[in-house]
Amino acid sequence: MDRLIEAINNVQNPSVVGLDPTEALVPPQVVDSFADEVRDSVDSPEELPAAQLAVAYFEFNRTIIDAVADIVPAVKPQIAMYEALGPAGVDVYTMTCEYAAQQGLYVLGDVKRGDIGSTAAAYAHHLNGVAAAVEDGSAFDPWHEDAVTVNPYLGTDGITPFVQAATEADKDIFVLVRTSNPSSSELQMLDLADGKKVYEHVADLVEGWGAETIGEHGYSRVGAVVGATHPEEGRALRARMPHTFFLVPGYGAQGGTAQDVAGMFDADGSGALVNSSRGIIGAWKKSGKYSESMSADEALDLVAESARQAALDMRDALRIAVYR
Ligand SMILES: O=c1ccn([C@@H]2O[C@H](COP(=O)(O)O)[C@@H](O)[C@H]2O)c(=O)[nH]1
Repeated sequence: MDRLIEAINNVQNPSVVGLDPTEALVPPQVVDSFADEVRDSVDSPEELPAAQLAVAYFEFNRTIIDAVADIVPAVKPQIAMYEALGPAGVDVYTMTCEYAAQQGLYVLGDVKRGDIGSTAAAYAHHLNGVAAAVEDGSAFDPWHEDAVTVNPYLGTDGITPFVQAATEADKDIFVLVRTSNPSSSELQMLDLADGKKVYEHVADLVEGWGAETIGEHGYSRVGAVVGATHPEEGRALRARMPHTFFLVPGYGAQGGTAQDVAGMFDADGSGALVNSSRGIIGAWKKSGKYSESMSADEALDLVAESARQAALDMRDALRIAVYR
């Protein structure tokens, strides 16, 4: 986590922009502008809509990355949005990660993997790449992620391969502990026989999984996902997990505020990274400046201007609440 913490410190901004494009979040004239270019590149007409959306997503993402790269430390592409388009979408996911990394951003792949040990080891190649037959022995890294999210439901053998791969590649993982969604309590708030809640037990496991990997800033490679929509539990988890860095989704579109997440930071104003996806990439829709008559370039300019303003507003709100 040292690289992430230093990136946050450099811009004095503990927030991450979620790159979760959907058809509804990309201005239609941007999608339309790729029709001719894509028509010539597909093998069959059925591939056209997904291929066209995929190139539009990349242009949209690049616009947002360029607009925020100097004010945020990280981006979090959500792989589901890209997988929805098939192989063309997955290509755009990796291209987005690579482009963001080239701009100096920490790239957190929200892939939420988890499986039995042998399969987890295959998923963990998101982090340590594919062994390449090159003389220096370095791995080919097709994903360009600095960290991935992981589901802990399968227990220790589903997590260990990710910790090993992260250690090997100097990368990180974030394990789901207390998720932001409305139904999360159905499982996570259940009482265990020893008096703990399920999510508290997972929290204790996460501290243990990271114990051998604590960096210079006192946090391990094994982070936790803690929803902004659970301020009380987030505050308690901060005390319970002193060596675990938090990824905090749920800000903005899901209702979480800067005040809600303040207790998830440590006494030095570190220890957490707050995500907003729709609140930033969809800010152009709420700007009141959009018109269907805009050209694709004008619409992308509005996307950039609105995303930057939303990211600045989030940064400033977090600075007031956290760095007091
Ligand atoms: O508990 C969780 C875990 C992950 N997420 C992901 O974060 C973003 C949130 O998007 P918004 O548009 O800012 O609501 C999305 O990719 C989720 O899959 C989460 O929300 N909660």
